[in-house]
Amino acid sequence: MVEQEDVLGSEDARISDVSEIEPRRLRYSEEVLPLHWSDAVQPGKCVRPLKVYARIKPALVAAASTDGGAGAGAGPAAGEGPQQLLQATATEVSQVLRCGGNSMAYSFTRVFEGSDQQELYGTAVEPLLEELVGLRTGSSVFMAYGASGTGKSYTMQGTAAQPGMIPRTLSRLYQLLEERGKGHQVQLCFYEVYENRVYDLLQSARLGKRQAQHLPIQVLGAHACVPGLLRCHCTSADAGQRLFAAASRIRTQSATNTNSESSRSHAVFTVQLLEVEQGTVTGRSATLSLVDLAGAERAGRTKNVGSKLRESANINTSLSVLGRCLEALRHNQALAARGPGGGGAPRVIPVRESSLTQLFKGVLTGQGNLVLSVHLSQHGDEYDTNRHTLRFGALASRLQMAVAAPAAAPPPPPPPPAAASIPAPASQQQPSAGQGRAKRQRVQPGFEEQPPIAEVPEEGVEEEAEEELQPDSRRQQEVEAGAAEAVAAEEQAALGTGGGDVVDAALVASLRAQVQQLQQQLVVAEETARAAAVAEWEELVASGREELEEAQQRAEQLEEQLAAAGKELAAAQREAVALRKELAQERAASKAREEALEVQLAELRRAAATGSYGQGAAAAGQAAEPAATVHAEERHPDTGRQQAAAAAEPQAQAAAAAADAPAGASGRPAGERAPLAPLPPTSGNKQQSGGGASAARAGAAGGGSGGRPAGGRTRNAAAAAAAAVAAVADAAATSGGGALHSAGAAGATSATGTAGPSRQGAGRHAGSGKAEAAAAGRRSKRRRGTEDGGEADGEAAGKQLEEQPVAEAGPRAGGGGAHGHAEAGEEAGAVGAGGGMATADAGKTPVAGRTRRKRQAVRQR
Ligand SMILES: Nc1ncnc2c1ncn2[C@@H]1O[C@H](COP(=O)(O)OP(=O)(O)OP(=O)(O)O)[C@@H](O)[C@H]1O
Repeated sequence: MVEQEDVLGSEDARISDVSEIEPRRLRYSEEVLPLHWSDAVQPGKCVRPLKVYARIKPALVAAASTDGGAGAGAGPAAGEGPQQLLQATATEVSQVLRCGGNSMAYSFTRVFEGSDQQELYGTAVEPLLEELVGLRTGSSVFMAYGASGTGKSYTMQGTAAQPGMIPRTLSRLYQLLEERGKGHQVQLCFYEVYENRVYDLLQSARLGKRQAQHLPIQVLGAHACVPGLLRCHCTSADAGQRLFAAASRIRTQSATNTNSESSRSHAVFTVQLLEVEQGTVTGRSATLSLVDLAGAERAGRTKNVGSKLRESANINTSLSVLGRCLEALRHNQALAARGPGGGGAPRVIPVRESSLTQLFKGVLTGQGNLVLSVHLSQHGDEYDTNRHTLRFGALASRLQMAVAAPAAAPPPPPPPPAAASIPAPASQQQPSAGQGRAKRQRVQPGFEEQPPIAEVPEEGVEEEAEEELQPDSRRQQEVEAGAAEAVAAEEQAALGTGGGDVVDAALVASLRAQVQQLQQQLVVAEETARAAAVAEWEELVASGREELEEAQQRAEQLEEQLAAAGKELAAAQREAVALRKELAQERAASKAREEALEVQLAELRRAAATGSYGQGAAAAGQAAEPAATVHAEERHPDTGRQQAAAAAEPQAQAAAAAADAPAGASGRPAGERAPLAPLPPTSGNKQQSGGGASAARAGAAGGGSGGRPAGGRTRNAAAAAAAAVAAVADAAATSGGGALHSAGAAGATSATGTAGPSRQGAGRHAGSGKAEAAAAGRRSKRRRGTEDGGEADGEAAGKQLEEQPVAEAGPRAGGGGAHGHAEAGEEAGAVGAGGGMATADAGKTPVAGRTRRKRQAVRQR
């Protein structure tokens, strides 16, 4: 609620001291100067975008002001804090959408929050005032638009502590005029558009009560005039402030559910500046109109009934026409921008559909300077109205305005013949001489009656005026004349029905009064019903539009999500196809491996059965190669195969040669250590896989070259065969590291001398090498499930190794014998087998753990 007491002071609404406010008896040439005119006819127009400012009423004020309204419950629920429905940056307002999650952003020339008025005034209004004073723009209009209770009146009128745009304009106007130092006259007008009719607030302030008679609007081409409107010649800011304050009290206001002092009309305060040279008005003038629009209301929310509902319907209708005017203007401007052949026809801008738009025909057709401030609220109930206001602002900000400096007015026309005067309709006629006298008696001192506009000669204006104004007035006159005739006929009939009988005049009068009363009630009921229907319809349309827009946004979001999901699905399908392919390959490889292993196993069994251990070992070595290679390839397709093959090749050859050769054929004496196989690279599992295969073969080679009994059927060879079988199985079932581990262990069973070169710690590792060799033999035995000589030899080899390396490695390592037996055996085996890179930890890694589990699984199978 605007604190009017503060603004207006404690004075009565009637203006008591009007010494400085001189109502002007204007000359004709001045009278025809339009109040709101168009710059369309002016040369040298400049086109600029329409500026739209947004102002957000603070959340706490929003809650408090609605709580104070007549209808309780409009504010937030108990315990509920103020909600931040709108987020603002310097030039953008985002509204969090009700449908959840997202928000819509709208751009403005500038966004203001809080209660400070100077910032908005300095940014939005003062530039317009400067243009007025410099007579640079013929017509400027600053309009405050927004839902009821969002702070339009606060902005335009303000409080004592925070004066609004109008008081600030008045204060600054006279300063600027003084600075300019040229001759001028300032005329002020203040009127309201209530229920689509114009009422003069200055005249009402002068009379001390709301003027009953409304004024006509004359549209002359692109200009709008309000004949009969009081223009006060005002010479100081103080006088202007008093005038404004007194007239503001007269403005129609009442409490509603949304605002305890809601304006029920659009208020227009106009400053007109006339250029004066050598004491004469030149005819050049400019106007600045500051408009406080009534707030749009939702009937469902305000719960208005009766006259308030009618007021509300009128407000909404005029605002909706205003919106449609801007829409049509936008359409026409877009069409013009596309150029000839752009498609579509220009729309008629529906300015005639309401008084408000008629008054501002100039700016609503894009001629003149229109600036808007749109008002929003953080109150929880304002979602829909905020949405509507934001969309209105967004539409307006896409418009262009053609602005020009005012030109000299045309020379005054000669006085017209008496017959040319326009008869005013009965409802708008000026008071008769008698009435005028009676009225003049009530007029405040200092005011003079305006000459009735109908008496003002207006050549060249008549046709326009007839066209623009008269149809309605004439119809009204006709209706009134018809009604008078009907009453006369009725009276005549009443008098006649008695056939000369005496008529009870009192009865007739009372009946007539009843009829009139009923007619009035009927009219009121009709208007109320129409207003209610219109309000309901408009509300439905507005909410339907907004719901549609929200649904469209939601649909867009869902479409985006759908597209993203489609992409993900396609990627997943591609991946599934690739995986299926890989699986098929893996199955095929695994089958081939199994088959190869079966063959090798059969060969080994055959060899074991026939006693050709050397060959069996060689075969095992060969068997290990593809298995290990395949394994490495599966795990590391790029490098595993090559490395495994490279590592396996010489070892396999050596194994085959050794197995076939008789003891000592290697050229070394019995008991001499076989040379270590070259060490394969040691940088990861893939090398280890290759190393595992090598180890298996080296194990076989070691078995063959151990230099034991001639004929190649040594116990070591048998052990090597058994270990090779184990290695084959391991290579097939385990990872590269595991293959190394087991194959290395197999190597340890035969390469008795290999523990030696491991230098330090070899002695202590050798023992465990032996143990592992024995274990490999046992594993081999278990796997094959046979009791052939090879197994026995394997165990025997293990036992033999338990004795041998200590003797061989002990002297080098300086003893250490059984120390570190269990774990180091693996290392010794690995080193001895030529895997080379294995460390004592190799068998302890998580890979080895997995390997063991896998082995167990293989065994179970
Ligand atoms: N920016 C603001 N800072 C502080 N108070 C505000 C602000 N805006 C509005 N108010 C307060 O909110 C209440 C309603 O504001 P106001 O009467 O100006 O709304 P309105 O838009 O003119 O409503 P209506 O269209 O119904 O006339 C008033 O008490 C006013 O003082």
